[in-house]
Amino acid sequence: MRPLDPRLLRYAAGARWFFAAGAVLAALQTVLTIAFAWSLSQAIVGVVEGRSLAELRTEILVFAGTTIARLVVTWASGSVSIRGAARVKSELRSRLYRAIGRLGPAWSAGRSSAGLTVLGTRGLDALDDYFGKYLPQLILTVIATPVIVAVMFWQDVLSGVFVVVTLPLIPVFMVLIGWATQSVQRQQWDTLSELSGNYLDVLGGLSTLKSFGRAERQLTRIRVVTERYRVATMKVLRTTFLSGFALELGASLSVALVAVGVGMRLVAGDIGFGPALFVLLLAPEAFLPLRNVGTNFHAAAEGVTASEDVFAILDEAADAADATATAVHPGGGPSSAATAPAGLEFHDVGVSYDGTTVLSGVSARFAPGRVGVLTGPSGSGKSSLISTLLGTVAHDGVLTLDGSPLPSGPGERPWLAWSGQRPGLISGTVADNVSLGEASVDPDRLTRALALAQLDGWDADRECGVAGSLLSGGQAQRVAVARAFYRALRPETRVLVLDEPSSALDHETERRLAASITELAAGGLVVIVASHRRRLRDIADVELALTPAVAKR
Ligand SMILES: Nc1ncnc2c1ncn2[C@@H]1O[C@H](COP(=O)(O)OP(=O)(O)OP(=O)(O)O)[C@@H](O)[C@H]1O
Repeated sequence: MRPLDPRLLRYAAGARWFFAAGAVLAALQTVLTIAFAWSLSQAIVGVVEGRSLAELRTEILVFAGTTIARLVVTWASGSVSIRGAARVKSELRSRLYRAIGRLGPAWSAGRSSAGLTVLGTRGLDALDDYFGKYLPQLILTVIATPVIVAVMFWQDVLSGVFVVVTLPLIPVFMVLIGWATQSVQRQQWDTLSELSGNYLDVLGGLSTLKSFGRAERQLTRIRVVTERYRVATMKVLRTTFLSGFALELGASLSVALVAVGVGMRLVAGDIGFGPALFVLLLAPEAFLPLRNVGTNFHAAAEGVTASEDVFAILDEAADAADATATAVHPGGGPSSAATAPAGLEFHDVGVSYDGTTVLSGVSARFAPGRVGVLTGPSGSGKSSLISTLLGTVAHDGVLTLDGSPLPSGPGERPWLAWSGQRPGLISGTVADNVSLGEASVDPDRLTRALALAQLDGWDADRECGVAGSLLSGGQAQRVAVARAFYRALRPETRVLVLDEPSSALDHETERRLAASITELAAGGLVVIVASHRRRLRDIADVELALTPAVAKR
């Protein structure tokens, strides 16, 4: 773990504010520490020399003032840390979620959703200790330690030399401890991610496991990973305690060496009582911030490990955005926008998954106001062709809308409305599901979309349950289709794509849905429906038949 990852400053503006405020407070703290040690040593020397309280008024006032000011600065520093952590966490969290959105469903399909959830929640929460305990001490080390050591040199060169010689022992200990910690901390974090992934899998498949009488077996799997997590956590704790002990011992011995040296020279009369006491009071303060950096290193490590994973995702999203920006050439493409016929065109489109080609050389045009139907046996690539429109798969060839090339990566597609083979419902009402992604519900559009999806008369406040668990298969499918219709009814939508919209419907409902699709197309939309069903093929103005691996018009 690096003491400070520069990406933190790049990705979280809150961190810059935190460092600026932390540096001011650390400078104040340094001045107050020196003033405190000076006033205390002068007051004690004065008492020993038999001066009256009235004569020592300045020293006592400075001592009282610095004590109160140190309390205030400590409070302010705590407050800055908490606010800094909250700001940075919130910034990183929103950047993380935006990056996941930008990377798109194809990217997240290859990741454990539980792992991503733990990263965005508990992982980033662990940054509290990084900001609350570790970074303030790191800033203080950079600012206070050199100043205090310089003051010690000025007061007593030999004590200064002692500190300069022994101080590097602490960073050496820390580097050694850092090496030992890095792998155990990573192991603990990886096991936690695996545990959450396993747990989610088991919960998701619990009803299936129960019906096959296999639920109990999963207990063993969870137990094994939990045990691995316990062992990894105990390893981290052992390293934490041992390294804390080593650092305390190193720092205490170093201060003791300074004290013994000063004491012997005081007895021999080589140093005055005043400077000796001042140097003795300052010595622990020179070591303290560095020692605290070491002991808080472990508390901070989990947050830092998690933030490294967050930065990796943010970097990946930035690279993907660059790639998309270079891949899109507005106005270029196979046919220029001025001369191109209106509509959606696929030019020599191909899709491969891990080197296996599932589509190649697909060229077709879908005109506005017409219904295009994609047909072909299961696995022939209908959904894959639709995914090229959604930007969720990499593809060869070019897609154009009214002659302008469409972006191929993830990103916003205001011109597109889509419903997939799986309803993908969220926990909430019918209105929440249908208007998903929009800040407010347009009641007229909602009523029209529900009617077109054969849900007329439905209460928009009806609860759908988790993943549509309170609805029948056909009802959930119609809510998902209503979502696409709701979006298709916006003026900016140009293309409506429905992947198997009627697979769970009875014949009569399917017939009425087919009429709705024709009605929407008549409004000027490009409509593409992937379906095996005869009733939907019957409404096709154009049919694109795909065959496995090789596609043809
Ligand atoms: N993410 C993926 N990774 C690897 N292979 C995939 C992926 N998605 C689809 N495939 C493969 O691509 C081929 C085409 O799948 P696709 O889902 O596009 O077919 P389809 O025509 O829509 O099928 P269906 O009618 O059953 O929905 C299949 O052989 C499938 O196994």
